[in-house]
Amino acid sequence: MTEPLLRLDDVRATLQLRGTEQVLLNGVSFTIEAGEALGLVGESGSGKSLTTRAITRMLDPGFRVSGEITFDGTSVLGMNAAQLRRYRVGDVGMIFQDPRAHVNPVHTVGDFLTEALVHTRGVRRDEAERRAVVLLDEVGVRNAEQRLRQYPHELSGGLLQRVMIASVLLAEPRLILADEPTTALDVTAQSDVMAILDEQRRARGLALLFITHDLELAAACCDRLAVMYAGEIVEQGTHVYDAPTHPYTVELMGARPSIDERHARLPVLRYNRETHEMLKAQA
Ligand SMILES: Nc1ncnc2c1ncn2[C@@H]1O[C@H](COP(=O)(O)OP(=O)(O)OP(=O)(O)O)[C@@H](O)[C@H]1O
Repeated sequence: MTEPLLRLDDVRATLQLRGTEQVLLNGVSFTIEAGEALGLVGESGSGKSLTTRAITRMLDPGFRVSGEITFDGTSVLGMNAAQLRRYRVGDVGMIFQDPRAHVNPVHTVGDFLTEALVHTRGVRRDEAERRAVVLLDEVGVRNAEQRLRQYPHELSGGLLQRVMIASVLLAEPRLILADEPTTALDVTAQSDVMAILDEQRRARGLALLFITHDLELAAACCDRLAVMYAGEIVEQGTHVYDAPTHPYTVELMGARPSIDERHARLPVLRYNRETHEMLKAQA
């Protein structure tokens, strides 16, 4: 059997807070095959973002991480500095909820898109700009050449998120980590941006870890779903959306916002820590 592109095996992340050990990721295990999309779903605070930070070894220094994370068979936790840089810059591309927080406001869109190609890959600036224009066009940014001269504040959130997608694709990664990439956008931009991400990653055969609190959206664009609660994966597989078995997933399904209410907060669920611990004790 071939090794999955990404494997998390019993990953545990703990932090000392006010003298006690807080377990924030507890035995997280999943795999993503090359070209496959996994949706990681759960409420705010369940540990989804911490999971992506563990995958890229970007957890704050106070965290203790155990278990195993492998990318294409290589231990991420065992990578040296040079391997880690190559992995973060070349193998994995990251798209975040708020694109504005991840661009330098005084750099043009063109500088942002071409910087890594020019400085880390030695691509000539004119060639890097040519590639950037092609990609902007592919992700639906019109007048791409003019856009390169603009600054982030001149672009709408939806347009800037497309620029983010283009910048990730320019680096030719094998895995995209998308952490709530559409949550901060208005409803129309949400579906456009999600459709572009989905289309482009399928066309290129890229794997995706899609982080969201929206089960319906995850089911629409992912091959498999994993549901997270309190730092643990409670259920995962291809059945999750159509036939959930875990009580938490069942309740999450019932509480999901309609398409017009994606900005709405989920109602408070009855499933809580007590229920969770009780179920685990019974299992
Ligand atoms: N650096 C940190 N120090 C202390 N606690 C942290 C730190 N980072 C995250 N946490 C806690 O870990 C838990 C999981 O956080 P995480 O950001 O992964 O949640 P999430 O599922 O991504 O939620 P959201 O959808 O709101 O981003 C939360 O209770 C959070 O407060």
